[in-house]
Amino acid sequence: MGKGGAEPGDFALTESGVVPTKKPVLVCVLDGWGVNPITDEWNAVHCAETPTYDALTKVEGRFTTVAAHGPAVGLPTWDDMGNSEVGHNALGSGQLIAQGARLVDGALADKSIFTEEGWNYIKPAFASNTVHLIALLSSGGVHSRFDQIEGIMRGAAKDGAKKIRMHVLLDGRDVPDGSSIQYMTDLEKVLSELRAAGCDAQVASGGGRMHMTMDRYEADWAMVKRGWDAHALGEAPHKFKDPVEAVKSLREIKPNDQYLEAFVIVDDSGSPVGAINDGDAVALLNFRADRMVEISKAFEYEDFKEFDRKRWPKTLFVGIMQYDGDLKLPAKYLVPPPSIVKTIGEYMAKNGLKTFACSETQKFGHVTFFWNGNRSGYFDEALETYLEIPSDNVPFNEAPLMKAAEITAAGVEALKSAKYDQVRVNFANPDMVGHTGNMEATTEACTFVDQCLKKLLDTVEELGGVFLVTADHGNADDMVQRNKKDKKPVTIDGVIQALTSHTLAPVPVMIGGPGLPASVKFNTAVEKPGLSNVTGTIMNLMGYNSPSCWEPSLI
Ligand SMILES: O=C(O)[C@H](O)COP(=O)(O)O
Ligand SMILES: [Mn+2]
Ligand SMILES: [Mn+2]
Repeated sequence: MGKGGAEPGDFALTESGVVPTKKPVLVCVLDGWGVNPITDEWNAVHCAETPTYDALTKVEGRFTTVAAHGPAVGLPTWDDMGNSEVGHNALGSGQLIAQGARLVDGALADKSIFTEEGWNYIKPAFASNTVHLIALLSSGGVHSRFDQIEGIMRGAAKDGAKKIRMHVLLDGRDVPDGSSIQYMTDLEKVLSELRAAGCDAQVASGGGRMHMTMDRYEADWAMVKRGWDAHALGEAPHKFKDPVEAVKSLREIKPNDQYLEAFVIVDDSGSPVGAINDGDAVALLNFRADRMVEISKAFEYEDFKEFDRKRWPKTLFVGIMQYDGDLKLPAKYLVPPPSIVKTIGEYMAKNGLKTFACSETQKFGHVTFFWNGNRSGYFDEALETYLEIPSDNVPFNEAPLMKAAEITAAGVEALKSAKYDQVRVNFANPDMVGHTGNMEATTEACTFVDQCLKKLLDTVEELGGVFLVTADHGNADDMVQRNKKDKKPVTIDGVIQALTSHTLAPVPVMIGGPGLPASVKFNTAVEKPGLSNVTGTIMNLMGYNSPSCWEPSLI
């Protein structure tokens, strides 16, 4: 890989003379829409009615697929599925960037994590205060990884931490539902080893990742409050003495890891074992940014109005990464985040080109924050219009159309306004509904997104514009867990096991529109294309040569 963030410097763009400038360019991301080689009754993209998409895939020389997982998006191995953060970072930057998962792996391998500034900052709490570690308990590799969490727990104990408290979010979204029991059992095993070695290490609080703590883009601050109450205050509706017992019992109330209710672990006298106090160290161990920003603000900001914290302990607070480069949040971190510079958003702003970006809350930051290299601000507010359509806070299998109609209407209006050089939208449905594991609802989601796509493409047609349609990773394209050998669905007691996670499938890239000269086709010579090859393609569609610091364009 080797390529980090590009050298900052000259942002000059030159016109290519092949595709005209100054015409509307639509960039549409179908979130979680993979091109899966398995096209059976569990592929919701395949089962949906998608006449618009189908027609695009048949246009000679203007349909291709690119890799959206593993090293193609800066992740450690080809077994790592892609995700929205790394996918949109790649789409927005055109570069192969070693991502959080990889950077933490490196810092653990050479042990530099235990000698750098962030670790030294929390170390004073080790001897006589408590070290609190908050993490998604998962090996999904999207937000966190169990082996990294374990490495940091062991590193703290080795460095003299007397008391460690784990505050864990149960997954069932990036890993199979029901796996929370095994993860908690595995965690308990490590903790009991640490206890045997003299460190008072215990689970203190927990609950489902979609129930508490891990909200994103301010969709539902009440989620973060539930996390705060359990992790920081030691207050939760459920109290247990044993964490494995906690997960088992809570699954009886709601058999869905993602939505398990909040619990705290209490001692024999009924007091929580891990409320957070002044002088304690607190480290967030999720490397991915979007779902860590809000809880970071709750710990870090003295002036905080989103909910009543009741008590704000003065802690030594760090993230495993810095999550927001504009806000510099958190101020202290264990591993330096990837440096993502020279994004297409910055190029456009420096050249006076105007952007309209829109999605609903759940994906709003994907086409802004992630797209711009994990920056919550603007490059030039006068040139960038960002529109967020509020998402409903409902289980998306019950409302699979989500806000796709509203996003479409906003996209159509932006295109027709003739104010923008690029109109960028993200449809959340295939991904968000795909994560529920509900095949029927996900199929409906894909069918509806196809209808929305048609409206956008009709507008591009009417205006003589150009379009590029792609996706950030797979999800809806496989809704069932499969046996490795024969790829048949996994069944337990005769019940087919749903797949709630992303897939390893490549994603489509489709270009067209009346503004695109007939000669423009995909260049089949580009080797092993991935999502970062799409950025230069977009720049070409806008009429400019692609900057040399980006991966080659696909055309
Ligand atoms: O955070 C989530 O919802 C999932 O872990 C990953 O989904 P996303 O990468 O599509 O947001
Ligand atoms: Mn996504
Ligand atoms: Mn997803």
